[in-house]
Amino acid sequence: MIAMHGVQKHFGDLHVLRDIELDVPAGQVVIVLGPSGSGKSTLCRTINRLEPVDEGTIAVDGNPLPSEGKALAALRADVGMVFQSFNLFAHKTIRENVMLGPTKVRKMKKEEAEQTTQRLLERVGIANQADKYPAQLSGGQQQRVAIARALAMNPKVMLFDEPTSALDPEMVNEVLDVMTSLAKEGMTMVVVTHEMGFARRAGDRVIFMADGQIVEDTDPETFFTAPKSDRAKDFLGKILSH
Ligand SMILES: Nc1ncnc2c1ncn2[C@@H]1O[C@H](COP(=O)(O)OP(=O)(O)OP(=O)(O)O)[C@@H](O)[C@H]1O
Repeated sequence: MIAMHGVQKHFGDLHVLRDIELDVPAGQVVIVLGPSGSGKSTLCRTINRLEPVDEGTIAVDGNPLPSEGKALAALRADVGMVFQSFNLFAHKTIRENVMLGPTKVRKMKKEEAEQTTQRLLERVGIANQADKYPAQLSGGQQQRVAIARALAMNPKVMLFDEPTSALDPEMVNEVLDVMTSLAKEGMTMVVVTHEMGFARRAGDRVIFMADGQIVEDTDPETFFTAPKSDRAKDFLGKILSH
């Protein structure tokens, strides 16, 4: 579903992605771990061309990444993304935020768009807040709306970049529960997270990055119980002692 080959990316002198090779089959949940600055966000952002790459190829569902125009818009619709900050439109209601994809991008008729929106709001447990504005919702609720809005584009892949990092601890699980159910339903997901319990429970695969490279690529159980590299051991030692 996602195929990255020989991907290189620099920010000035900083070599932020080094020769990335990553094939993600449909339905797989890939957890991306690594120390701060190792390139996790950049990796995620290159998958839907929020960041252009210097070298290499990236394809989603067999389609090579276009660089601009309508083809890029179509590909972005295939790849939903949820960020640490919720990025909802403040002056639109929750329902209007979610309905943008069905009406503007998928060009559905009003009734069908409304039904799709309602179904997604119910799916993330937020239908009873549909006529409120984002600022009237808690962070956890807003992030669930952001997930519904991304799903409203009917994506083939969902990218999550630290989706719970900005949330109060008591709201983290309500967002992780939605992500867990998506994973169980077979969505292809790439998730940058510091939530190790979720990584272990919901991940099919762990990619550990350091200095822009994929240093380990294994299943969660192996990664958490028997990491191979010193970098991964050091990372786990620090994160699990918190
Ligand atoms: N737009 C940019 N311009 C210049 N440097 C950047 C830019 N975006 C990221 N970087 C740098 O690239 C490196 C990798 O950043 P990235 O955000 O991908 O790391 P990360 O592993 O996601 O880190 P964190 O866990 O702290 O979010 C960092 O050194 C960062 O400062």
